[in-house]
Amino acid sequence: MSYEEWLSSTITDWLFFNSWWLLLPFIMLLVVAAFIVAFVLLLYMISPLISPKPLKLNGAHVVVTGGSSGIGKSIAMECYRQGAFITLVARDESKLVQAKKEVEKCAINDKQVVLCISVDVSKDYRQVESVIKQCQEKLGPVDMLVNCAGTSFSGKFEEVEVEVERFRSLMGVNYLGSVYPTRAVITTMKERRMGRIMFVSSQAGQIGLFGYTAYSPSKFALRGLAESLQMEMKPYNIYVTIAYPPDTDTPGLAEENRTKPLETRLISETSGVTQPEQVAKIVVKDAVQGNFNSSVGPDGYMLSALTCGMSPVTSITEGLQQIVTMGLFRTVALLYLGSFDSIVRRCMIEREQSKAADKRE
Ligand SMILES: NC(=O)C1=CN([C@@H]2O[C@H](COP(=O)(O)OP(=O)(O)OC[C@H]3O[C@@H](n4cnc5c(N)ncnc54)[C@H](OP(=O)(O)O)[C@@H]3O)[C@@H](O)[C@H]2O)C=CC1
Ligand SMILES: CCCCCCCCCCCCCCCC(=O)[C@@H](N)CO
Repeated sequence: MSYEEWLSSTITDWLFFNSWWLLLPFIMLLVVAAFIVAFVLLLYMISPLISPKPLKLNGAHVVVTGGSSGIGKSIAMECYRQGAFITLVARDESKLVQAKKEVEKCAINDKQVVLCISVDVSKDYRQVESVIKQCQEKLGPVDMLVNCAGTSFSGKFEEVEVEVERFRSLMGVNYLGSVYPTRAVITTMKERRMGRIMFVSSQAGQIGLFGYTAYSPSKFALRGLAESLQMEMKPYNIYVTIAYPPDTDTPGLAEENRTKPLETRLISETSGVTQPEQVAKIVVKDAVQGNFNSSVGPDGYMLSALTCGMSPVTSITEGLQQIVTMGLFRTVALLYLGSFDSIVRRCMIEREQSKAADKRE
């Protein structure tokens, strides 16, 4: 037997008589697992590099548009409790004065100040710019801007009560009313290389629902604004947060409920009604930490993971959770969508039946 023959027979024997290769899939699995673990560990090691430094609210100047009522007022109170100086912006002066008193009750030191400014944030940019200038002269540069001024409306797309003008007005208040104040504070923030901008969108800014043909688009628009602005502002250490609250117990919701179609009410009940204080706690914490996304409640969490798209991440955990949960949440979402469709169909059938009954009488 030549050396070559001996070698090849030894190799074949070895391969056939030792069935180590049966273990090959397991070895490969182990290698892949080791790679994944190493990758995750590496991600966690670099995570301090992608997470922003928290903003100190103590002594900071926070401007809250829509600060005289509901969610905005609760956000102002939450910031005041952490030592901030507050400017409340809204139109109605008497509501502003009343809210100022309530916010002042949350003081933690006697240096804190609450300033009120009456202006329509959606009408004239120059006017918004000039009031922002005024408040900066009194309380110093704005450290955090909370865009919470907004209104909601629900009704069927073609119903007479939904005057066509409503589409323009909601886009005006909810979208442009967030653009103008942001534009007015951004130059100073860029110069100072610091700041926080919060946009208050809504769960109806993550999914379009029956009854929200005028409202939802104005809240979706904020997402596009927030994402684009964040990419521009990141090198300047300015962090953008977009909040997606569910139905929240406020005067605004009470007003909206007066025209709310049955379908909208039944669908919205899925994620329940939250208290404004609860919403405020969560969104302020997220803005302080510089998180891009801020959601409230378990449905809010699922919706945000599901609709994350190309939005920025501010922690490794967030990114990993999105990767792992997306398929599962899509499955849950399809079940929800099915039940929403059946609500809409049931309401339609019931309406037609009662109409037919009315005719017979
Ligand atoms: N409540 C809810 O269920 C949810 C609300 N949201 C959003 O949160 C935000 C606040 O809602 P909520 O607290 O319920 O609303 P409220 O109606 O209770 O408060 C709205 C605030 O915005 C001010 N505002 C409205 N229009 C203007 C304007 N053109 N210029 C300046 N200020 C204005 C109001 O004061 P004034 O009228 O005196 O100007 C008031 O201070 C809104 O953007 C809403 O879409 C999101 C999800 C759920
Ligand atoms: C995995 C998928 C989970 C899906 C959960 C879906 C839950 C849908 C509920 C939507 C509620 C919309 C609230 C709008 C609040 C609002 O902005 C107005 N009330 C303003 O006044």
